[in-house]
Amino acid sequence: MAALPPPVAAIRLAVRRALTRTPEHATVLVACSGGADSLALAAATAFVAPRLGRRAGLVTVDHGLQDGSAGRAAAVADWAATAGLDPVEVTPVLVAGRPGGPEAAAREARYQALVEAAHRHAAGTVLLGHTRDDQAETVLLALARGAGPRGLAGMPEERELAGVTLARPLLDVGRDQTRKACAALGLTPWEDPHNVDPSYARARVRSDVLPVLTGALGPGVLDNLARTAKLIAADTAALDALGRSALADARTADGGLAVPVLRDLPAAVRTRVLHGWAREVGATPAALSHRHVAALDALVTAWHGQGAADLPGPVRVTRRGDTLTAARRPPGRVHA
Ligand SMILES: Nc1ncnc2c1ncn2[C@@H]1O[C@H](COP(=O)(O)OP(=O)(O)OP(=O)(O)O)[C@@H](O)[C@H]1O
Repeated sequence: MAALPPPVAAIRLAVRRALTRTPEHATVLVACSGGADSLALAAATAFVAPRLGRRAGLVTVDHGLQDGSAGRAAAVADWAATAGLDPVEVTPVLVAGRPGGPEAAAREARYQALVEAAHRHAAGTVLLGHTRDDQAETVLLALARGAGPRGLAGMPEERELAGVTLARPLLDVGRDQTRKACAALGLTPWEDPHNVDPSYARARVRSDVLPVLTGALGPGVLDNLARTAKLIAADTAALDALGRSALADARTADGGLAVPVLRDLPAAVRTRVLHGWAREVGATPAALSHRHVAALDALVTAWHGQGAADLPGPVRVTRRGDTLTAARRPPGRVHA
């Protein structure tokens, strides 16, 4: 018997690890664009899932943004059925009319469609094909825009969306491996034109930045960036847990915050408490910036009788004695 090509073995192992975290007899769906990453993921899942007693299907989303997208989706679905995946679904989505740029709108439509497909098929988990290279790109982009630790933590291995677990089994697998695995299995991946379109920052990082970095610093850079994300993710999760427990300690009976509990906390924990509480009292999460949290923090650590801190929502936070209290802000005032 011919030896299993190492990239195929590595991807199957990564999928096996992810599937063993799902309940026995569970249904999982692979989100597959037909690109090398998710095609290699789907092929590995088709092989591993039945051997672990899991049922594996595939969903391919047709964004309708490029000529031939319906044909691409149909070809992926045809292949999936021959690979033994079941159920197999092509899901068309409407991207136009959603908020944000075209990339963000397509992503939002895609995740919504994936979650709805999971609900339809009683699948608790959707597998995504993001690789170590995608993670390295994410970390670099986050670093460049000053995203802070939450951005530098990169994409999580697992996250929950509307009751569905989105899992990324290939975060430790290189993109070169998924291409090699497809070639070894005789699969021809679809080449997404967006991946090489220089109007996308991620495509420029992929084509211009990473080759320079690996050329100058060695091929280990990709692993190191992805490992950095993992380390920061673990630290961030620990600080988030401390923040949640400190918030529970600091919350007063009437929903305010007790300043004496906050004062001596490390800044990284205190700002998390303030951020979490601000959301609880109605501040709009997407508009809540580090400036707003800094204004709340000043009410605790740089108190000199200053006025209220205004948050998007609109919410006004006032310090009375040793307590922070929140109220709906009177309409008609523009906040700083
Ligand atoms: N049209 C789609 N239908 C279903 N899943 C998709 C689709 N597009 C992307 N995905 C999922 O999201 C993951 C990330 O996609 P993205 O386009 O950001 O990265 P990529 O590196 O180009 O991935 P791929 O090589 O698999 O297309 C994919 O691996 C796949 O799991």
